Amino acid sequence: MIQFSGVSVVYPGGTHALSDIDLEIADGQFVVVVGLSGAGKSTLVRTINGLVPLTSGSLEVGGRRVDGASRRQLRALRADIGMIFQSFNLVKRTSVLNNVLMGRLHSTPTWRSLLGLYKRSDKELAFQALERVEVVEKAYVRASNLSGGQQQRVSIARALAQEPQVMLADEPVASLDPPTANVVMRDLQRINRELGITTIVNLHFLDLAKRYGDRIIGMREGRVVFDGTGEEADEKVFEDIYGRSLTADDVIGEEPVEVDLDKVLDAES
Ligand SMILES: Nc1ncnc2c1ncn2[C@@H]1O[C@H](COP(=O)(O)OP(=O)(O)OP(=O)(O)O)[C@@H](O)[C@H]1O
Repeated sequence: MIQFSGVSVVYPGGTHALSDIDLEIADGQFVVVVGLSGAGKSTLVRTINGLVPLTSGSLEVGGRRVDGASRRQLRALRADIGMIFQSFNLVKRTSVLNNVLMGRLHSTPTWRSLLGLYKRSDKELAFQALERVEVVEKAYVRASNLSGGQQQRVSIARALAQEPQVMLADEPVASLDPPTANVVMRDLQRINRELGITTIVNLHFLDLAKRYGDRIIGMREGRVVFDGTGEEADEKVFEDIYGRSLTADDVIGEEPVEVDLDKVLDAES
């Protein structure tokens, strides 16, 4: 379980990014966080792995306290939390496999990783992760030669190779076209269902949030202003969260068609 109790974050310079957040996220939940730019979504997600320190309040992840954790404790916590970014954050000039193996770095001595001497069991884990997101045939391709959708799937595989308990995704589909965005969201949903990894995703697009989130958390000016199911989150709720009428920019506008994965990924590359 992830538990926020009275969490506030004030950045140097005085911006109140989070104000007195109380939240409980049960193990295995798929949570989507929505809100206008600047509402505090990224800050909320980044407190969970200690990337952003709390100004006040307390935060526990799987019974471990994040605030006040030592560097060593934070390293151990981060080993159990996978993270996916909008810009994929792959090392472009090396192979897909090497990128995924980086998910094993936390349990690999530096000298071994520098020499590329990963254990056989780590390589097996990396291949399993690539299989799970259906890009295993790209294992020896340079990451720079993949399409955006494929790169995001590799970054999901890298996170999976960590064998995480929690998966954080900060705007994971913001750089992808609508069909590919659906493919990636569906991957995240499938992984959440199959492996029971607690998943927290920041999303800009409200239709995607409704389609994939078991639970939607709406943020406005650093506070939680909605917490409910996708069904409960209707247009009126979203207008409350956004404080304005919805526009075409707020939806990705693509119905969840039965996508032929290979075609989409090929067309993109
Ligand atoms: N490192 C930082 N230093 C100072 N202020 C910051 C920092 N990071 C974020 N902020 C500010 O904190 C507030 C919340 O930002 P945050 O990135 O969490 O919002 P967001 O909802 O994720 O928005 P976006 O989708 O644009 O990233 C904003 O006003 C932002 O400008």
